This record gives sequence, structure tokens and C-alpha cells, in this order.
Amino acid sequence: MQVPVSEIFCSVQGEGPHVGVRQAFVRFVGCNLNCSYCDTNVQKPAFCKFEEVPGTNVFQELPNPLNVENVSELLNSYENVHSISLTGGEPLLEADFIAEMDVSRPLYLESNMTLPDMAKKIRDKVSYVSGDVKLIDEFEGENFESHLERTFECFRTLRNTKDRECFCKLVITKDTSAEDVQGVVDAIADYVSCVVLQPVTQKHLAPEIDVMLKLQNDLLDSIDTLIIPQTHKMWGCL
Ligand SMILES: C[S@@+](CC[C@H](N)C(=O)[O-])C[C@H]1O[C@@H](n2cnc3c(N)ncnc32)[C@H](O)[C@@H]1O
Ligand SMILES: Nc1nc2[nH]cc(C(=O)O)c2c(=O)[nH]1
Ligand code: SF4
Ligand SMILES: [Mg+2]
Repeated sequence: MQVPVSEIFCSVQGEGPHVGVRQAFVRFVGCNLNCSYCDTNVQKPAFCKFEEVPGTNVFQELPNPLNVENVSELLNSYENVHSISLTGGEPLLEADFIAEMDVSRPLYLESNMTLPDMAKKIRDKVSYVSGDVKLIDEFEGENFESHLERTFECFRTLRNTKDRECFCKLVITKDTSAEDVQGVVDAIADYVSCVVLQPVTQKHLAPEIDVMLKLQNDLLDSIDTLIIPQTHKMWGCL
């Protein structure tokens, strides 16, 4: 099986409760959403950039699409890796490809959690689920309520168990409604190990610090809640 891939590299996880662990990353292309704050180009490139030696900024250009044996081998080439981050774009669009991957380390899925039928295909294969809830109201042809229902179904499918850690990340902007946040956290609290409030990285879109701290304080009544910004942006690694 073959899919287009934009990047394969080795870095440290910059977001969420496992920030700092060494990971191999594979970035799939394409997305079913179009978040206004998105920091990633989701278009299909002609070549996949492969950084053979971590941190060098020296990339091989591999013609797309790549086959699953090749991607698995490139990911397995990195040393001392805690887990393999499946990101994008939206990696659940490539659930069939992920189901065929043969890698030596646990899979860590980074997802917008809006594709529950795709999630079912890989639920027994992923060990970590970093699941976003998208609190934006720009959903083409779908209202906010049905978007949230699909999101909750996806969290039920990939929920936290003894074999799979699932946590939730919420990107917070100055337009985020505290009521929306409380509502979604109440709906998924039984499915996740913790909630991470991730302030949007663009300063002009970011909430005030007192707003973040109040949000955390309110959520702490129901669930373990952390505030963790994108740390890889601070020191400039991939
Ligand atoms: C690029 S997305 C790819 C995975 C998946 N499509 C998703 O949105 O979860 C990876 C992570 O980066 C976060 N992210 C994207 N742009 C961001 C920004 N400007 N500030 C903070 N987090 C951002 C997303 O919310 C998501 O948690
Ligand atoms: N270092 C690093 N950590 C990350 N955590 C989530 C990322 C992503 O783009 O999904 C990401 C990324 O692109 N780089
Ligand atoms: S779901 Fe993820 S990749 Fe897609 S637009 Fe939103 S942040 Fe970007
Ligand atoms: Mg990123």
C-alpha cells in the first residue's frame, strides 16, 4: 500500500504530557478540517523530506507516494525512540496504511478525532492517543453539534484503557468559549487520562494568562488539567 507523506524525522515530542520524549515522526498529508490557526501545510508535496541524521536540517527527497514497508523501515532506522508519532494533516485519513505499518516502537496518534469509523480500524494498534477537540465553528456542511457528536464517538472508540493512553488537547484562542470547553470536557472525561490546555502559538490570537489559569482552575474540579504550550516552537526543533 502507498500514500503521500510530507516528512519523516526524529525529534522530541513538543506537546502534551509526554513533552521531551524522543520520537520518530511521520507526517501524512491532507486534512478533513481547515483550522484557522493551523501551523502545518497539509498539501500533497511531490517529495517526502527525510532527515536521516536528527537535527541536521539535511533532508533526502523521496518521491511520493511511499510504500508502507519503506516508511516502516525509515522510522525503524532512528535510535532510542520512545514512540512513533503519527501526525499530519490528519493521520486517521490513512488508517488503512497505519494498520499495515510494521514498526519496532509503540504508535502515538495525533488526531483531530473527527473520523470515528477510521479510528475503529486502528484502535488496537495505537498505544497513545493525543486527541484534539476542535472548538471552531467553520465546519463545511456540518453543524457544531454533529461535529461534537462525531468527536465524542471517536474518543469513546480510542478511550483510555490499561493498554492505551488517551488524553485530550484543546487549543485555546482568545475566541474560545469557556462554556464550550467545560461542555466537551464533561462529555469526554470518562475516556481520557487528562486534559491539556494548549494556548495557540500565534501571540495575536492567544488568550490572556489569567483566562488560561481560570479555565484550568474550573476544570480541575472534574479532571487533571495541564497548561502546556508548544515547546518545540520555543527552541526551534522540528
Ligand atoms: C498540525 S496538527 C496534526 C494532527 C491533527 N490534524 C490535529 O489537529 O490534532 C498537530 C497539533 O498541532 C496543534 N496546532 C496546530 N496549529 C497550532 C497553533 N497555531 N498553536 C497551537 N497548536 C497548534 C493541533 O491542534 C494539534 O494538536
Ligand atoms: N517536536 C514536535 N512535536 C510535535 N507534537 C505534535 C506535533 C505535530 O505537528 O503533530 C509536533 C511537531 O511537529 N514537532
Ligand atoms: S485538523 Fe490538524 S492538520 Fe487539520 S487543519 Fe486542523 S490543526 Fe491543521
Ligand atoms: Mg506541529
